[in-house]
Amino acid sequence: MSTEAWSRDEFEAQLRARGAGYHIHHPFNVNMNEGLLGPDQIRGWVANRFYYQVNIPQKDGAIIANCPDRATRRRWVRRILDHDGWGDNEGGIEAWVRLGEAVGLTREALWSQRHVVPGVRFAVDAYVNFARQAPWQEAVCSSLTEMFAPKIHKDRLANWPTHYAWIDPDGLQYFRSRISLAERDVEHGLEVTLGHFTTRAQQERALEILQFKLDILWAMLDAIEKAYP
Ligand SMILES: O=C(O)c1cc(C(=O)O)c2c(n1)C(=O)C(=O)c1cc(C(=O)O)[nH]c1-2
Repeated sequence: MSTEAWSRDEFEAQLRARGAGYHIHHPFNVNMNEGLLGPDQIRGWVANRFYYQVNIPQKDGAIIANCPDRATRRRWVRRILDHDGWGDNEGGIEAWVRLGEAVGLTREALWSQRHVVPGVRFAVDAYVNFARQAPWQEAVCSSLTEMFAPKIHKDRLANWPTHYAWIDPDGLQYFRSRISLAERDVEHGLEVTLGHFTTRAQQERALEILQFKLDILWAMLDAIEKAYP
């Protein structure tokens, strides 16, 4: 195997190629996208994914806590505000609660986390723990699954209104809001990753980290699929 470092472009292409393992291809997501899920399955997914949503700001707070670079922190902190909101902006977590209400879950049912299954809890906790313990550049790299997220949000916006007419389309605002935010996040995440992982061994390490995060998302859907057959 060659030990020569990939060029920046080739390294980025290698990272993007890992999209083949994104949870967009998981059977549960494929079924969701094709309109094959029943209300209980959609509700189960929304209630379980809420655990991911509420943990993202803590994950991003952990990255900031480990990062001595002020310029990076100034940009990274926006991610916390995106989800928690600020001032009159309610933020992404509240938008997810509105999605929950649109599919027939109560605010209380979401916040109680009583529907969160063990596999989802373990997977999300593994992500937060990684961000707490790894060098901050590695934790940044693990967020790069967001490279593949705009397409998954766009698919939902395109397909849910026809397949799931029982869901109020106003509830889909979370997905709409994430498209541009994910693109902005990825620009920064790639800047850090392409600049930090420069030797071939480091670049291979970055691919392993991205795979670890892909596996977290995949494992979440495995657990959800099993809980809501
Ligand atoms: O709906 C999805 O499939 C999906 C996937 C991901 C992702 O790829 O990690 C994120 C999101 N949504 C999302 O909404 C979000 O805010 C987000 C933040 C992050 C991250 O790792 O920091 N990933 C994701």
